[in-house]
Amino acid sequence: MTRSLILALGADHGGVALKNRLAAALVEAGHEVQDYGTDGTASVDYPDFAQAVCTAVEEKRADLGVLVCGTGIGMSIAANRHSGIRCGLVHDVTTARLTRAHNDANVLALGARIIGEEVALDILRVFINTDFEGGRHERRLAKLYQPTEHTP
Ligand SMILES: O=C(CO)[C@H](O)[C@H](O)[C@H](O)COP(=O)(O)O
Repeated sequence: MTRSLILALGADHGGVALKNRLAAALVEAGHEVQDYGTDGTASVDYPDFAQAVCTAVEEKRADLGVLVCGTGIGMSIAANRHSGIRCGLVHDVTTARLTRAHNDANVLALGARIIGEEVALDILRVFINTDFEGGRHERRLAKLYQPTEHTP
């Protein structure tokens, strides 16, 4: 991890252990972590934590966000309802790289009941160290924000 970043992290009860492990790794690597919870294993609702993390990213209080639930699906659905968020649900380092390089994803969603801790740590490292490529991908991203239908 070469750049020092501010990362907003959030999880539900299914993702809290992995979220805490990722936070520790980020701090160890010299990054700043904003931890929006949850903090324990009591059952909670993932939209509450997606909301906190995505708002921090949209308001530029954080450079990137990381959301963890059991599958990552609920968190990614919740995150992508925010107009300023592009959230990638990622299970491997290749899609971690490509969701930054091609989609300029600003939030990473992970499923703690789906992938192992070492894979998650590798994904996070690749995600935060990959830049958006721009070029043709700029045009495609712009179309995501056009209110009307576009021709192919
Ligand atoms: O939202 C999810 C699935 O899309 C997350 O994986 C949640 O963590 C999961 O639904 C929580 O399930 P639980 O049975 O309440 O622990």
